[in-house]
Amino acid sequence: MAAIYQAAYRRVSSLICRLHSTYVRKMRYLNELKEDDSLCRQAQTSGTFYLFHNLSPFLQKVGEKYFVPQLSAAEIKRILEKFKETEQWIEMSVLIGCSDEHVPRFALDLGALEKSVIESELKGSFTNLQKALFVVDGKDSPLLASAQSLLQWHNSHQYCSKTGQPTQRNVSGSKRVCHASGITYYPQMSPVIITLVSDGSRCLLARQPSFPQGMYSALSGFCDMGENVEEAVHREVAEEVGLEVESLWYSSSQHWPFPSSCLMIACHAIVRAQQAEISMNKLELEEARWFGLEEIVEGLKREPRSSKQDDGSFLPWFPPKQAIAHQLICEWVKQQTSQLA
Ligand SMILES: NC(=O)c1ccc[n+]([C@@H]2O[C@H](COP(=O)([O-])OP(=O)(O)OC[C@H]3O[C@@H](n4cnc5c(N)ncnc54)[C@H](O)[C@@H]3O)[C@@H](O)[C@H]2O)c1
Ligand SMILES: [Mg+2]
Repeated sequence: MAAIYQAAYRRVSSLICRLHSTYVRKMRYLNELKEDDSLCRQAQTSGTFYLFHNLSPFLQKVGEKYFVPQLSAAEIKRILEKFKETEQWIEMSVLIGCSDEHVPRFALDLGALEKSVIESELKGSFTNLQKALFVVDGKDSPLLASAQSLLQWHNSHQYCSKTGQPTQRNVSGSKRVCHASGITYYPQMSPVIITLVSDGSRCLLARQPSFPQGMYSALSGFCDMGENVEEAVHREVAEEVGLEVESLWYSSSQHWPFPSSCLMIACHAIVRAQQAEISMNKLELEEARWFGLEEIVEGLKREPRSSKQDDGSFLPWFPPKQAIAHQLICEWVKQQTSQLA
């Protein structure tokens, strides 16, 4: 019996090892592409491309499903020829990843070319990122979000903030340099905490005035300079709803492209049930209130479309599964249900 277990263990370990080495090799290759301009230039000729137009990704619709097509360098050249443009455009692409087989992936914004011509040529449409993220397959949305964020960062870092001189990018697009000052700029993300506050039996959700009607989410806020995650959670909860966090724990994180490249750091926090009276900051929030388990479970089932009632009011619904707020809410439901069992 022990021999069978040992053989199974060896098989699982060797499988893990093989998986691991695929991952390690892929990351090393990507790192080489980032650093080595000539290798990356060569990779552009064999890579695949995600297209954008003024930061809106190109999607194709088949039946009810949306796909994010990967175009070859030859297809990109064919489109550029239609516009009598040279293939030098390809150099404006940014590296966003590669397949397990080391086929590099790039994102390219053709915003300066006529949108409708590209759309009819490739039989699809450039779609606002806010919509695109929620209609494409779950595995594609992080890729679209990071590609768009990197393109957006290049758009807004064309000049050195010290000298005002133009900055030059490397081939992969992983950095920009000002040759006058010697300053190297790297793509930036802003750390944001998102916290689901609970008093043990209820959780606190809030609405910002900009949210779609009926939608409630967990509390969120940008980290201040010099602050750690714990301090940011304590401060944001105090600022936005006037409560003092007693304990907190990390859940997970997510890159979020709105308004521009946030690193969302998701936490659960506990406040004392005896000191759970909300004092809402009206400058930031429109509403903040406690929700019981049953109301949360019902809200998770509700579609935004079905939340409107006959009298014009809206029943609560929560962010979709692509948003980390959704994951925090589901985790809280799980904790509560296991406590009740
Ligand atoms: N993925 C999710 O589940 C999820 C859920 C909630 C919020 N979010 C994101 O978190 C972000 C921050 O949340 P919030 O609006 O509650 O933050 P917040 O409570 O800190 O308030 C926003 C305000 O903070 C100021 N601010 C400070 N630093 C900033 C910076 N680096 N960039 C922009 N503004 C800055 C601005 O005045 C801004 O209006 C939002 O942009 C939102 O898109 C994501
Ligand atoms: Mg906030």
